[in-house]
Amino acid sequence: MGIANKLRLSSSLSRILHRRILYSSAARSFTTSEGHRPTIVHKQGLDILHDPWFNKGTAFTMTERNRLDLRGLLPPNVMDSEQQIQRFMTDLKRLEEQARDGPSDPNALAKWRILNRLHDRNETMYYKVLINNIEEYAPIVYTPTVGLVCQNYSGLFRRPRGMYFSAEDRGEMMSMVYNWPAEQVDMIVVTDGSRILGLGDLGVHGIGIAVGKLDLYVAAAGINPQRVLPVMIDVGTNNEKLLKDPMYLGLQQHRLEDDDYVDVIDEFMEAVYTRWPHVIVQFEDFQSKWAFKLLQRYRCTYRMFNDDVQGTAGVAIAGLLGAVRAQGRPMIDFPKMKIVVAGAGSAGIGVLNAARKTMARMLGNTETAFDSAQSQFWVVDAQGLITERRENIDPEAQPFARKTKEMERQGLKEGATLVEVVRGVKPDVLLGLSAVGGLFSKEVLEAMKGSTSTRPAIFAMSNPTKNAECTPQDAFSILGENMIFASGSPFKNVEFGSGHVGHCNQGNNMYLFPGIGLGTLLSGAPIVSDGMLQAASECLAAYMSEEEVLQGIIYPPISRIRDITKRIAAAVIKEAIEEDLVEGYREMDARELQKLNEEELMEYVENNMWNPEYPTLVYKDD
Ligand SMILES: NC(=O)C1=CN([C@@H]2O[C@H](COP(=O)(O)OP(=O)(O)OC[C@H]3O[C@@H](n4cnc5c(N)ncnc54)[C@H](O)[C@@H]3O)[C@@H](O)[C@H]2O)C=CC1
Ligand SMILES: CC(=O)C(=O)O
Ligand SMILES: [Mg+2]
Repeated sequence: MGIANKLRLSSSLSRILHRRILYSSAARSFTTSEGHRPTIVHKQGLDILHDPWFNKGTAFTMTERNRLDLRGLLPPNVMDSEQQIQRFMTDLKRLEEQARDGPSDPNALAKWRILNRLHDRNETMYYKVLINNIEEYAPIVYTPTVGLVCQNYSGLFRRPRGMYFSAEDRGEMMSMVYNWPAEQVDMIVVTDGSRILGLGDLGVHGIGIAVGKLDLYVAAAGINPQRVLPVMIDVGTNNEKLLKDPMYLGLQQHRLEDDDYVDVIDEFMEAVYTRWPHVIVQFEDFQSKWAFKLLQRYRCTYRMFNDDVQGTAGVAIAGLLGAVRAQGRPMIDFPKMKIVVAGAGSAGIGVLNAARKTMARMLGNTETAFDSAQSQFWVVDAQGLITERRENIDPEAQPFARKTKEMERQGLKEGATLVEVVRGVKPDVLLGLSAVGGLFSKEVLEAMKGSTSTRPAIFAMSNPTKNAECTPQDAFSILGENMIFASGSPFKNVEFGSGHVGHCNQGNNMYLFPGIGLGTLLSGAPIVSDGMLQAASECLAAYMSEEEVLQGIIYPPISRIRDITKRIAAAVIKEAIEEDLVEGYREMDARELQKLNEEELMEYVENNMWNPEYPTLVYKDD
């Protein structure tokens, strides 16, 4: 951290102390827009935003935000009431369009609004509805509908949820974190909005993805909803449409770059870890160029992980091992799989690194094992097949660049198209993390018919639905019912008649991140190690029975997400114990934790999962 930043932080700290002394009274005064008469407000922070009489939403001025402890609780763009009404009316009128252009369920956004209103009114009831109907409502609070929500966020924004830190808040964050009402926060999901699902840069509106991920933390992992915090770091946007949109809620400037960007993220990390030293921070939907750099920067100092790089990798590995078992082969045959990956961004590279590591481990972790593992992958990005001839190659993709000579033997060259690569390689698996809907065209799927596998697998993992590389209908109709299929967003199974079903698995990091977070929290580990991530992935891979995988079911149905999450959390804790990383959680200290057997460990996890039951607020004293 630069000296200037340190100075800003210390001035911000003295401001906190100053504020606690000066403003200890709950009542404070500010001037109303009509009449300039001072109004006494007996509330501050979220209480004002939740009070319909005092609330002005995005129209609170910066002075009001500062004086009323509102800073960070609203998106940064201050609007006037005319703009607010315009935003509201546009949203009202947009309803009809959304019914036409939305995801396959035309009522998805209407359902999201109803659920969101319940979330605002009664959190316990909201999570009870979500948990009891997770199959039906995960696609509403999470992918695909959450993508549509982020795209329409300026209209949907009502009551703020979570915190907003912006480039304008440099030097202020250490004091702003105290505007959040919860004394304890266990889990933060943070985004900078630069790559929301496959929808690109949505700027401040990307907060929706952090909210959606945390809904799953509560529903699947039983993290207490009072202790979760969605965060948006608004460093600007490079989305030209948003930069010109008068209704955009974020900073209307281009994204900060280089040290300016890193300084903001550093300041945010220092602020949240100062107030909540045990919090776990999940980085979500950062564009690739920052996803890897920030992961390297923080992973050895903070309890954090990147869901798109590490969570996705674990889920993909579990699915790939399932695809091996579905062929009636043992998992140890994984290093023989030929895998073509379309997409070399944060998700694609994350999967490639983890798959190579898993293969190398299975082959004995020698140098030859590593080389042999490396040769099982062919990577195609927007410019085609990546080979050593590629100019200005991304350093993260460099290790997967194929040798020219080898490729010549397969009739392939630098920049070869996906269909050429599939024809030349005849892979066992075609895995898409490209964010390009329909990339696995009829031609590509036809080429997959040449696969040397007895059960070829298609992983169309991009989100939301319209960005999926292909639909299960397309894949099964071309490759037949024997094929294995997984997609990032949910699709319905394909019926072939006479009781035959093409199973559509949901290959989404939602099967891992809640368990990784819960396991880390309950172990007290100060970092999220590679071993803990690997344990999570192996637990997911082993969850499906032999009978299920032979039917092509390689991931659990979402109705079992709470059970699988509990097991993953236990596996993560067990690994943390083996690596001597545990520091304990609440009354369970490290030594006690180390003594638990498998059954007791599961019980410990289960007992620490929040359930949506009304607490007793008043005891009868007669
Ligand atoms: N199912 C899951 O659990 C997850 C899915 N994803 C999805 O993965 C997608 C990609 O995410 P990131 O890697 O972060 O994005 P990114 O933007 O960093 O990477 C996209 C990659 O796709 C490549 N690409 C673009 N057009 C292509 C084409 N025509 N053919 C082949 N490659 C092409 C780009 O060159 C780039 O390498 C998104 O849609 C996201 O929703 C991401 C994380 C988890
Ligand atoms: C699922 C997820 O994290 C993504 O699509 O980015
Ligand atoms: Mg993501």
